[in-house]
Amino acid sequence: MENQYVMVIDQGTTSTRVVLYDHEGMIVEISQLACPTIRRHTGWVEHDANQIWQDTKWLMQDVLTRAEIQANAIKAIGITNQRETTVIWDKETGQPVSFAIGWQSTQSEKITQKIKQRNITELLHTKTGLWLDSYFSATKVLWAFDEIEDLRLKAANGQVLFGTMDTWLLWQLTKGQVHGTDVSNASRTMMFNIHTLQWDDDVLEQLKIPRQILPDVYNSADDFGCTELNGVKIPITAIAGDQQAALFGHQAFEVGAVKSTYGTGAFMMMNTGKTAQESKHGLLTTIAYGIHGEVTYALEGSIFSAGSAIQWLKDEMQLIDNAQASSDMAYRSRAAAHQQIYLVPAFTGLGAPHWQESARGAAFGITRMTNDADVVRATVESLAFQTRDILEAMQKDTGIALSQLVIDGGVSANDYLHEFLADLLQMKVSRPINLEMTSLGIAFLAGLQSGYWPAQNELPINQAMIHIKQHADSEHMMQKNYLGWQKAVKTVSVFP
Ligand SMILES: Nc1ncnc2c1ncn2[C@@H]1O[C@H](COP(=O)(O)OP(=O)(O)O)[C@@H](O)[C@H]1O
Ligand SMILES: O=P(O)(O)OC[C@H](O)CO
Repeated sequence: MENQYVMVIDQGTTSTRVVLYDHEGMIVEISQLACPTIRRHTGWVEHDANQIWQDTKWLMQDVLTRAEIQANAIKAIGITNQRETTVIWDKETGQPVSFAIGWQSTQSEKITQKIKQRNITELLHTKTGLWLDSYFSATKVLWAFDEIEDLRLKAANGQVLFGTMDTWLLWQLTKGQVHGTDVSNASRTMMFNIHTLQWDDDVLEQLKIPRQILPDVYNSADDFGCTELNGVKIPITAIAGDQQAALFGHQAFEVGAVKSTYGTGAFMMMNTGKTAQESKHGLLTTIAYGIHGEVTYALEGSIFSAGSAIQWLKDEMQLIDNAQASSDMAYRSRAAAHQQIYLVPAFTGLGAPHWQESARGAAFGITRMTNDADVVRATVESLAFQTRDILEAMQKDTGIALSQLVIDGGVSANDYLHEFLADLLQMKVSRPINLEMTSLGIAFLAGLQSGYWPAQNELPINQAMIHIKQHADSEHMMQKNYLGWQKAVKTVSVFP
C-alpha cells in the first residue's frame, strides 16, 4: 500500500475539500475552497451546483499537485456531503434547473405547512424516520415543481434528475453514467423507506413525486463506477452523508456509541445497530451506513445553526474578525461575568428536538452592561445548550446514560465550547487532533470497499485526542444555566 492513497471529496456547507489519506489513516494533503452561499430572500440558503462541481474538479488536481503525486497513486475515491441539499438537473444538457436548495433553506416552509394539514405526518415519519420539515429534500423538490415552469411535467416525462450533492457530483464524475446515491443520503430525503430500503411508493404517491427522477440507491461502501483523472480511471467506492461518515470516522461501531459534529450545523448521532429505533423525544431515525447489503441505523439530533452562528457573529454582527477569535472572546466575557445571557440562534427555525420551523432567533437577559464579548459567549454557549437538549432526548429514548462524548468538526476547535460542553453535560468530552472525522470516515468506507484496508476491525486507530473533564464544582451552576436556556427556547418556539 506504500505510495497509494484514498482520495476524499468532502462537499460541506461552508467549504468543499479534497483530502488524501494514507494507509495509517493520516492526512497527507488537503485542498479547500469556500462554498459560497446565495441568499436571494430571507431564510433562503442556496448554492451554485455548477460552481461546486468546477471547484471539486479543481481541488482534485490541486491536491495532487500539492502532494506531488500522480493520479495513478489514488487507489479509490469516496464522496461525502452536506445532506438533503437538493439539485435538479436536465438529463440531456446536465444543467441544473435552478440553484441547489440548501438543507437550511426555509423556502418550502409553506408547502410543508400545507402537507401538515393533510394528516400524513405520521405516515411519513413511520416510513422515513423523519419529522415533516422543510429541512428534508422532499418539500424542496415540491417547491421547485411549483416555481419552475414546466418542471413538474419534465419530471413526469423523465427529462430531469434529482439528487443530493453526492448524486450530483457522482453524475458529473462519471460523465452522466451513474445516477446514484447511498442509503445514508437516501434516508434524508423523506422519500426513502428506511425499513424496506427502497424509495417508498406510498410516500411518492402522497407527495406526487415521480419515481423516475430519483437515483439508484447503493450501499455506502459499494462500486459506484469510475472517474477519469488525468487519463487514469479511478474507482469511486464509497458515498455517505457527512454526519454518518463522521460516525464511521470515530469508529463508533458499537451500539450506543455517540458522536457530535460541529460544522455549519451540529449533529449528534448514536449508533443503534440493526434496530431502527423510533424516537419519542423528537429525534430522527436514520441510516448510518450500509455495507454488504446490511444497514446500521442511528438516532440523530440535528441542530441547524452552529458554525453558521459563529459566521453570523463575524459577517453580520462584525463582533469578531475570524471564527477562531470567538473562543478567546467568550473566555473574556466569562472573566467579567456580567450576567448569564442567552442567545437562541433559531435563524432558520429550530431542529431537533423542537422542530419549530417558524421560530426565529432571540437574545435574553441583556442589560446595560452587556457587551460584544457577552454576545459572543452566549452564541458559543448556545451550541452546548442545544447539544444538551439532544443528549437528554437521546438518553430518554434509549435508556442509555452516556458518560462521555466525542466531538469533531470545524467549530469543535473552539476551546471555550469544548470546556463548556464538559461542564454543561457533566461528562468527559474528547476531540481528536484531526477534526476531519467526516473525511476520515468516508476514506475508511472507500478503503474497505477497494481492499485498501482488509476489514472494519483492522482500520488504523491513530486518533490522538484532547480530553476535557467537567470542573468538580460546576454542576449546580450549570443546572441553573440550563434551566434558563430551556425557558429561552420555549419562548422562541411560541414567538411570534
Ligand atoms: N475556532 C473556531 N471556533 C468557532 N468556530 C469555528 C472555529 N474554526 C472554524 N469554525 C467554524 O467552523 C465552520 C466550518 O466547519 P466545517 O466542519 O468545515 O463545516 P462544513 O462541513 O459545514 O463545511 C465555520 O462555520 C467556521 O466559522
Ligand atoms: O455542512 P455540515 O457539516 O454542517 O453538514 C450539514 C448536514 O449534513 C445537514 O444535514
